[in-house]
Parts: sequence; structure tokens; C-alpha cells
Amino acid sequence: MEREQGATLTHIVVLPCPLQGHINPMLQFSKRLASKGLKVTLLTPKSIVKSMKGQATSVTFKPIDDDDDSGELITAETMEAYGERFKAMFSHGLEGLIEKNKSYGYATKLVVYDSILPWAVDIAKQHGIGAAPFITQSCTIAAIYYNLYQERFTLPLQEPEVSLPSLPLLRMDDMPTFISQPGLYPSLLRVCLEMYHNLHEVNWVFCNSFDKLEEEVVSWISSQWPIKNIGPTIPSMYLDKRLKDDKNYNLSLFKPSVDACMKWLDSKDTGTVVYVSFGSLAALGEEQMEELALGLKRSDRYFLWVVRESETKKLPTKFIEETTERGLVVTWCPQLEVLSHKAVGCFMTHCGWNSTLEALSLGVPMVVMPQWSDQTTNSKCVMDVWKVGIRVKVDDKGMVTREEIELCINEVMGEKKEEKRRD
Ligand SMILES: O=c1ccn([C@@H]2O[C@H](COP(=O)(O)OP(=O)(O)O[C@H]3O[C@H](CO)[C@@H](O)[C@H](O)[C@H]3O)[C@@H](O)[C@H]2O)c(=O)[nH]1
Repeated sequence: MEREQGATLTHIVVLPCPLQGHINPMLQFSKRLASKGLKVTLLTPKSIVKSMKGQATSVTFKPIDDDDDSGELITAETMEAYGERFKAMFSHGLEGLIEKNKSYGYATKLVVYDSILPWAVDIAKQHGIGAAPFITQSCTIAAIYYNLYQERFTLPLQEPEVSLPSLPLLRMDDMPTFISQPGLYPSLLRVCLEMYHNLHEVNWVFCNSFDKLEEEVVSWISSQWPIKNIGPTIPSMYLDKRLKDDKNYNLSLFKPSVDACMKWLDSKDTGTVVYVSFGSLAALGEEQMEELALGLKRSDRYFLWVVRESETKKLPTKFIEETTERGLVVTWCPQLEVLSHKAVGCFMTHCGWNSTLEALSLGVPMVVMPQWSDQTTNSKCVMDVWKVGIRVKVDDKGMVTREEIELCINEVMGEKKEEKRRD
């Protein structure tokens, strides 16, 4: 039976890097492909499949044996060490799946791989299969790295501002941090550039963005490689409502406090809550965490703050007890439900690309406090290009002070709110 069905289906294999911010958009894209009648299999480590907690989707999950049973999640600090491990684990799994499909009598047509896993092209080519990288960040970011790859500029940056085709003038602190501070995460910068080595071998380059958002840069990239924007990969029920069952991301590596958050938000008036989250990887320093906590306290607004389990020890003593009247601190929340709740008037975010697209799609103005990687460039676009938020200022010690946080929140939540929120 499986053999007969397989013979009539076009089979696509999807290979995301197993991080929340990468799985979400690639799984969403997979669901869209499956809704068009394609058979889609998503390869991911066993430990991650377990975290699906029984939520079914139209996509088949193929668990790969994971040599790490610790259950520990990857953070910004540990990410560099994972590169080689991913390669060993996934290349074996990908080969195995392609061979198995062949033996069932139906062939894999295309491998859609996370652009930070570019060695997948070699495996696809060895088997005569098409290949397409999936960029989980913006076209602007993809263009900046491509310009560096082509040596239109070199590192360390020599000028205070960089001018690149189709992009706004970029200051040092607008650049992705792997570029502005190349010594910090050298192997991650290498990973970001590697995808361009074999671009001439791929069929498409999928990007989680949309043409209208980045018109000029998309047009420039189109003259270089076969880009296809397929974003924003927000669950359909928040956007076009074409896929009735597509209400959430279906896979969470963290346990969200759904009822607590929604009940708390229901009790608040329209536009009165600041939602604060720094995504799945960022880890603030203890002093910065304290400034943020005290900034929220000073702002005297209601706040819903996601502090991941691993970060809670950095909260100032008694902060939670002292702010119960105004704030709710949780270790993870259903972010889309939160952002679309009428009580939320502002999103204080690290400006990860998924969070940025979610805020843009749901019309929530932002206070942006970028931490690393692409977030600095996303912040530049949020503030100066799309004008849907403001970016905090960092002082000469590299700190965002409590006063600055209070000021920015009040600016977005106060008289400027109506101007920035687009329903
Ligand atoms: O309490 C929470 C917090 C977050 N999310 C979701 O988790 C995802 C987080 O993604 P993102 O905002 O992109 O942040 P990171 O997890 O930090 O993502 C990493 O991957 C992104 C895509 O490559 C990059 O843009 C970021 O810089 C990088 O840190 C989003 O879909 C959120 O909706 C929740 O569901 N609940």
C-alpha cells in the first residue's frame, strides 16, 4: 500500500537545524507543501520529535538517532560546538532516508535544507536529487553575507559605514554581529558564508521573507541567484486562513504556560501590556538582566516577560514577588496567541527574525534590543526602514540602562502608540 501511494507522490525531504527559530519556519513551509499534495518528510533528532507532545501535522517526521541524551538545549554560547555534530548526525540520516525511499520504489525529488547545513547539496547531487537552501533570516542579511563572500568589503570593517547595492547605509552596529565582531564567533561566520560556495548547484533559494517587505534587495538578489520568498511562515490562521488546521507551530522545545498567560492577558485592558521575550537562544548578562527588570518596574506598565528556565536565576532577588501586581513572568508562552491578544500594546524583543515577522504580521509595535547575529540588522530595518518600532541605545559600557528601557517603552506605549500599531 505504502509503495503504491509513494509512486504517485512527489517526495520532498526537509532538513532544518534543530533550533526553535529554524524548525518553526521550515515546518510551516513543509505544511504548505503538504497541503498541495506533496509528501514531505522532515528530518530531525529523536529528542526533538519527542517534544511534539502528540500534536499531529500533515508532515511526516523522521527521527534521527541523537548521540546526546542530556536533554540540554542549545544556546548562543554552545552553538559553535554543534556544527560538526549536526553534520555527522544529519548526513547519515539523510542518506538513509533517500536509500529507504528508493527501496520502496519512489524517489525523493528535492532536499530543502537549512542554509547553514550546505553540505546537504553534495548528498542530494550524489543521488541525482534537486537541492534548495532555506534561509531562516531576512533577504537583507542574505545580501550582506553574500557581499562579504564576494569581497565587496573585507573584515575587520575599516569604515564607520558600509554602502552595499540595494541596502540602506549600514553602520558598524547595524551589521550582523558575526561581521561587526568577527573574532567572537568565527566558525559561525564561516557557516553563514558557506552556503554561497555551492549556490550554482541549487534549484531555488527559499527565504522566509516576502517581496513587498524587502523589495529593492529582493530585486538585486534575483539578479544573482534563484531566490523565492515564501514567507512570512506564520501559521495560516493568523494570516490568509487557507489552511484551517494550521493554528500553531506544532513543535515546541519549551513548555508554554498557555492558560496562565491567556487568563492574565484577558484580565487587562486593550493595549496596556508590554510583552517581553528574547527568543530561544539569547542569554543576557546578569547586570543587563537586572537593568531590564528594573526598567520594566520603573515603566509602571503591565508586563508579560518570558524568562527561559536557564535564565531565571539571573532575576534580581524578590523581583517576582515585588512585581506581582504589574507583571507575569513565565518560562515560555504561546507567542503568537500573546502577540495577537488585544491587551498587548508593545513587544520588547531581541529582534530574532521569526519574532520580527510575527510582530509585523500581527501589527504590534516593537522596542528592539538586539543581542547577536542578524538581530542588529533586523533592528535597523524595524526602526529606520519599516518604522514600526524603536531601538534601545547602548551606553559606553555596552549596557542598556533601566532609564533607557523605561523611556523606550513609554515612547512606544505612550502617545506614539497609535501611529505605530497597524491593525
Ligand atoms: O515564549 C516564547 C518565545 C518565543 N516563541 C517562538 O519562538 C520563535 C523564536 O524565534 P526568533 O524570534 O527568530 O528567535 P531565536 O529563537 O533567537 O532565533 C534564532 O534563529 C533566528 C532565525 O535564524 C534568528 O533570526 C535569531 O537571531 C536566532 O537567535 C518564534 O517563532 C516565537 O514565536 C514562543 O513560541 N514562545
